[in-house]
Amino acid sequence: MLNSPLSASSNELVINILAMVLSEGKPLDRAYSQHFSGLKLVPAEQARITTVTGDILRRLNLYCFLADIKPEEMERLGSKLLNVWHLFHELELPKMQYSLPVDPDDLVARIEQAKTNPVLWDGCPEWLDTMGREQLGASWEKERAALNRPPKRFLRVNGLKVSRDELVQKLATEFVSTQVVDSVDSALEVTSDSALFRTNSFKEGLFEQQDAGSQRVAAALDAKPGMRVIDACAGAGGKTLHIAAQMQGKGRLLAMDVEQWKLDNLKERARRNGAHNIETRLIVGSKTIKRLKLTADRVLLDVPCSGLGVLKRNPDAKWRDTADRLPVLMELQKHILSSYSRMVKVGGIVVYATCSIFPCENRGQVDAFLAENPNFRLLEDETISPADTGFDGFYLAKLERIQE
Ligand SMILES: C[S@@+](CC[C@H](N)C(=O)[O-])C[C@H]1O[C@@H](n2cnc3c(N)ncnc32)[C@H](O)[C@@H]1O
Repeated sequence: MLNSPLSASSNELVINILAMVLSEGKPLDRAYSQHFSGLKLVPAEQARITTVTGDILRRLNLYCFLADIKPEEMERLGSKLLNVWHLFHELELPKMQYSLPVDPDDLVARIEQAKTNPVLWDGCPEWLDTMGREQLGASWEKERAALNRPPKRFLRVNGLKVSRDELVQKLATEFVSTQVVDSVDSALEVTSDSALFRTNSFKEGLFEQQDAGSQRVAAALDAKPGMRVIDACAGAGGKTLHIAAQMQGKGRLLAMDVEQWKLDNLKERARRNGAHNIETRLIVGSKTIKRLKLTADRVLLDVPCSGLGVLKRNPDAKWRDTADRLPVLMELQKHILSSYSRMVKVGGIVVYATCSIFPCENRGQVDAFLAENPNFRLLEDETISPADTGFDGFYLAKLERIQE
C-alpha cells in the first residue's frame, strides 16, 4: 500500500478529508478537490494521501472497530485511526504533533476478533451485506471482497487522434507505463504511479481516464459513422466521447442531461478530444424528449443509480443514505427507460446501463419494461463483475425496437 509513513501534514489532510465526507456528507471527489486546491502538493504525495483515504473509506467499519472510535468522531479522534492504519499495514507510526496512542495488545486482540467476521473484514456495512445476499445469493461474497480492493487505473485511448500502440509508445516517453487490456479494445491499464493529467498526451486529448468496465458500455452501443445517436444521461460525457470516437466524428451525436454544468464540462472535454460531432441539449421537461420521438439509430440510457458497482472508486457511497435513496432512484430509472426509449427508431437499439451489480436496478428493470413494451426485444445483457474482471461493476442491456 505505502512503503513509508505519511508526514504529519498529510495525516492532517486525510483526517480533514474523512471528516468532511463523514460528518458533512460531502462526496469524496469534492472533498479532495476542496482540500487539494491551492496546495502545492507534489503529485506523488497527493497520490499517497488519496491511497490512504480511499483505503480507510473502503474498510471504514473495520478500521473504526480496530481503533475503537466512531466514524462521526473523526475530527477529534482521527489521529488514533491513522495510527491504527499505519500499524495494521506494518508501517512505522507517523510523526503527528498531537496524536492519540494505540494500545498494541488491544490492537492485536481486535485484529484477531475482526478476522472472525468476514463482513467486517471486507469493510461492508450490514445493510449492504443483507442486500447483497438477497440480490446476488452465493456470488455476493466474492463481489463483496472484490469491492474493497484498491481500483486499478485505466485509460481509454482516443481513437479520433491516436491508435492504442501509438499511445503506449508516446506515454512511455512521458514515463507512464501501461499494458494492453485484452478484453477491451480501447483500454490500457496504467501500471506506473504517474500523474496522468500532467502529461502532454492528456493535454493533447489522446486519452481519457475511464474504467475498462465503463468502456464496455459504449462499445455495446455499436454506434457507426453517419448514424444519429442520443446519449440521454450524458453527464460530463465519459461515454459520449467514447461514442464520438466510434462514430469517427461522422454523424450526429446528441448529448443530453438535466444539469447544464455537466454539459458545459462535456463541451470542454469534447474540444480537447477533437470530437466535433457532439451537440449538447439540456432536458428541461418531457417535451425535450417527446420532440425526439423515433429519431435515433442508437440511444444510450446510462441512468442514475446507486453506484454500488463502483465502490472501489467511490467507497463513500457505503457510508451515506444510499439504501434510503434506492427506491427513488429505481423509480427514476423506470421512468427514463420507458419514456426516453421512445426516441429510438424501429430497428434501432437502446442500451440501458448502470454502475450497479444488483438485479433490482438492472435485469429487474429491463424485465418490467419488456413486459409493458412488447415493441422491444432484449438482444443481450451483461453484468460486468468486479470479482471476475478486476474492473468496476456495470450492467448493460441491449434492446432492439421491433415495432413502433
Ligand atoms: C450515471 S450518470 C451518467 C454518467 C455519464 N454517462 C458518463 O459516462 O460520464 C447519470 C446522469 O444522469 C443525469 N440525470 C439525472 N436525472 C436525469 C433525467 N431525468 N434525465 C436525464 N438525465 C438525468 C445525471 O445528471 C447524471 O449526469
